[in-house]
Amino acid sequence: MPRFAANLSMLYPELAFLDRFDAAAKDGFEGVEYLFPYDFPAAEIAARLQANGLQQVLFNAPPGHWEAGERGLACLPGRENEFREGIARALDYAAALDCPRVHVMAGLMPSGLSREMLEATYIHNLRWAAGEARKTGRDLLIEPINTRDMPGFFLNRQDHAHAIVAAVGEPHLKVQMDLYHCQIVEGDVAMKVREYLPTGRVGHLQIAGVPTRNEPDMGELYHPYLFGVIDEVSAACGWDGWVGCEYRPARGAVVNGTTDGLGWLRALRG
Ligand SMILES: O=C(O)C(=O)[C@@H](O)CO
Ligand SMILES: [Mg+2]
Repeated sequence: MPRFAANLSMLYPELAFLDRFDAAAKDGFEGVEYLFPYDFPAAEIAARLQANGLQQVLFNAPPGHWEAGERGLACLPGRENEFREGIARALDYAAALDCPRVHVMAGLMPSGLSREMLEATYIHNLRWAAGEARKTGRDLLIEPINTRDMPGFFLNRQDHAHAIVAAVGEPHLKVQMDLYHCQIVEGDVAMKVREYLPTGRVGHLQIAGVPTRNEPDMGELYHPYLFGVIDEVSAACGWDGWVGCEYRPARGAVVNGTTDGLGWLRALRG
């Protein structure tokens, strides 16, 4: 069975953010991920992790003005200084939370700029950022995201993400392979797991039911089969990453809604 991490930005929506750590541990999770820690002192989050015996496995670098609709700065010409400040801040939090990887969002394509210019900016920024991450022994991740959920997002496909990683040429830059986005944009998910996991360039997986982004036992993907493929490929190639449960509980923000929806995980645990 893969190692599953609870995504605390989506799971346990009825609870305050800091109380979600406790809930995830009670449900048997050993790792957590979420979008952003920056509203809280790192020491406060570290205390929640420690009190619950949880590992912080992933969070995101500052994405620009999230409330104003921005979704990352990495491909945006003219925002390089802000991008670098954000990476420095993220790496400080990663050190305090003992988190081995940070997701760096590409950004939305601004009108009037060529793809070539955005790609050059993206590669230049990522090369600098991955070098900073290397100094701290951590990985930075880039994630292809579907444009139905995030219209205009620059990075959408696995092959593009892997080409960017190759162009950057830094071993501390990897791909965050979210099977939910992969199914919506590309399909053929099991074969893509077989293709990309052995490359050593996938730093993290994420899952959700497609198309509603609810529990993985809902929708068009059959996750027990995919978990078997992940286990088989991991055993063959030594991949030892986490699988983030990045879905919105179908029962919504109700007491025990997330826990009640974890039947798929209880079935795996046997
Ligand atoms: O939306 C997703 O999928 C994520 O993994 C978040 O980190 C936002 O990119
Ligand atoms: Mg994701």
